[in-house]
Amino acid sequence: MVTQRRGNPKVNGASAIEKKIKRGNAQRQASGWKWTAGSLLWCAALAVCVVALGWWYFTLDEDVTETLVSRRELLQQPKVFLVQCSEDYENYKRFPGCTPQSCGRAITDTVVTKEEALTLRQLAERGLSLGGSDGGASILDLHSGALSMGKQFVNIYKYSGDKIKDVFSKEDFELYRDVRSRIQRRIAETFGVDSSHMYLTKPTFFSRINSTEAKTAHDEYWHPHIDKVTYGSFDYTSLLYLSDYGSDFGGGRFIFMDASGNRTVEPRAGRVSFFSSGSENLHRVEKVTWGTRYAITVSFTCDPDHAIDNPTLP
Ligand SMILES: O=C(O)CCC(=O)C(=O)O
Ligand SMILES: [Fe+2]
Repeated sequence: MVTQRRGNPKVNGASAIEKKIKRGNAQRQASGWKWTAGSLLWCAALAVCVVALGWWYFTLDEDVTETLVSRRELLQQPKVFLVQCSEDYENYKRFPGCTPQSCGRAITDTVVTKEEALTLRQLAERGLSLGGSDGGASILDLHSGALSMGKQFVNIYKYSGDKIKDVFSKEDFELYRDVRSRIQRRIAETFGVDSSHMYLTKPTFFSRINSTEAKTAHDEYWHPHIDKVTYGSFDYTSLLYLSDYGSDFGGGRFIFMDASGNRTVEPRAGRVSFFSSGSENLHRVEKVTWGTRYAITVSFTCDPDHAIDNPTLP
């Protein structure tokens, strides 16, 4: 009697069905791996998209609509943007050949070299190291000698006495004067005025800004303002940057706040940005988020009564 075997019939030691099952399992496993590799790729792509979207959203600055000049760009030619003059100048005595008839803003990288800017930065570092505000913004005014100290100002020339000669040299002051007259000539050329009818006016100062929390109103450099309203005598404002946005500091971009949107200048050592000082050039500085930003504000007036001399070593 042939006994009916239970289980799978074996062919040469392994049943055909077992072989099929094994083959099926192997195929399923292989396609499982394929599926897993495919989905991993999709997941990775999705993750990259989510991260990129997050980064874009995180860096999206609603305030900035246009970058007039970025830090990476080295301008071979000045960039000039003319805007209509405001009526601010009507409230002041007019000085033919100087009072702005043509208004706007311009940025140039060819008036001051990077080396000169770095020499001026060292001068600022030495001077400011003698004092410094408790908050994030310190100034040094070579004309009046005003130096931020804690929550107020001291006169660096009185405060340091004879030691001032170890801090500043005759050459430092010569460089400052030379740079100031080059900037003055470039402003005159750009706005079609007579350089000899423009005068240096106060305040003209070095600034050092970091991300330390403000302690007094003097530290609050970020408020929107109009130089002619804030300082009165200003007709043309120039800013010479002594450090680089993005590598020396973060934040701290200069923003023209136009009715049609904000326009930004990214500081770069040696870059000069200048503009007519009326309300056609409402502006502010972004808060510095890290690092240290050095700049010089060099201001000009058309009114000889508000003229100041070049600074000299006492
Ligand atoms: O440092 C800057 O970029 C601007 C400073 C400024 O607005 C000013 O000194 O009036
Ligand atoms: Fe200003």
